[in-house]
Amino acid sequence: MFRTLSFTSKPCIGRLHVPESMLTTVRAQVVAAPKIPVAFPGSTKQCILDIDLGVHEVAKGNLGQTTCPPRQATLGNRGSILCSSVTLTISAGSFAPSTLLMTKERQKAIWAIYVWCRRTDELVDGPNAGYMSSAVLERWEDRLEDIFEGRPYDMLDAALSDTVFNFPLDIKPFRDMIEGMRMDTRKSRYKSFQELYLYCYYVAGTVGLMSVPVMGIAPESSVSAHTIYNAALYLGIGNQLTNILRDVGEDASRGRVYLPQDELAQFGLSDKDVFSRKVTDAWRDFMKEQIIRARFFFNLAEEGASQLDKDSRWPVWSSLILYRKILDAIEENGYDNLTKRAYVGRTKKLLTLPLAYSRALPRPDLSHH
Ligand SMILES: CC(C)=CCC/C(C)=C/CC/C(C)=C/CC/C(C)=C/[C@@H]1[C@@H](COP(=O)(O)OP(=O)(O)O)[C@]1(C)CC/C=C(\C)CC/C=C(\C)CCC=C(C)C
Repeated sequence: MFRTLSFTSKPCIGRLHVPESMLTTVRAQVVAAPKIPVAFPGSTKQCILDIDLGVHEVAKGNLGQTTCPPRQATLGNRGSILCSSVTLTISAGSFAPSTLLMTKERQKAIWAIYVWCRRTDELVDGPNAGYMSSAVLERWEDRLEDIFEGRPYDMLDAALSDTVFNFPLDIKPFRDMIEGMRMDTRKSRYKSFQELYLYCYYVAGTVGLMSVPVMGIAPESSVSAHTIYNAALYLGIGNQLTNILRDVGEDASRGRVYLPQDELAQFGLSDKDVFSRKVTDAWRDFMKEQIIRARFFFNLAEEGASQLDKDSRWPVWSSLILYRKILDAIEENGYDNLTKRAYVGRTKKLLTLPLAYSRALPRPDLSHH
């Protein structure tokens, strides 16, 4: 019944897709689990994976494994070998190369936080989102407490436990991100920007707060830590607002509108206009205002970015410049984010790296900011 297959995955985070040609036999979906070696994004590791094809069902809420629809296989530790000699390439978005100036310890820590955030997001947005319930989120939160108390459940949790041991991380933003996922499952409309801001804080501002203790503050910085944490929070908010503006059409197809309802109304717009997908003058005017607001948050973040430890600034500037370019791309699409998804091409993305590098260089006037 079991065959040995050998394949190379597309870059992914702990999830491997068997090439189409093998789909006749099995679609293997490997979700991060204890047997995946902890590797830094971008690195390529040979590893042996045990895939148990027989597992189609795992108790709901058991986050250590994954629940698979039929014809998908779960990576487990049960023994039946389907695939071996898999090349696992882990990548973590375009910011990964720019972390190279950071110490190995810091790189690993950012990666551990990234993986935890990604897994948290996948609970509501990933392939197993259908199994989401308040019990799942409670269990995930208990597991977070265990991570912080040095009792990791799997290798990926262990990477975060290690990070908690090495850096002064506060559990609050992690808990708050879970709260954001809770909010996302309960709510599909936001009355005002105040409500939307809270959501953005939960799911993205928190990422900034988690990252600063790892990235470190420049010893020569004369700005208060409070100001720097605020800037980190604003970068997360700006990123999330940008994601929202980029994905309006996509979110609408899932019945979700992450736009302030009162502001839509001020422009004579409503959900109906979002679902009808017609880019009118009113829509364009509304979008212009939303883009101005997202840029405002990026401007607020800029100053903090220059106060971080010098080796940590590059990835932060990369993220800032890249997300700004997404806003530019929405404008270039004539504000059509209802039928189009603004896209920053590979070359443009790569070009952000040297630009971000130059912005990250130490500036003589740092202490006067
Ligand atoms: C260097 C750097 C950018 C470090 C952060 C790395 C990190 C830990 C990222 C975690 C991101 C993540 C998976 C969050 C889960 C929730 C989520 C999906 C949020 C959205 C991210 C974008 O993800 P993506 O584009 O992959 O989403 P889609 O697949 O397109 O749906 C968010 C928009 C949030 C991203 C927020 C940040 C990257 C915050 C960055 C802030 C800092 C690193 C602090 C910088 C410090 C100062 C002082 C400015």
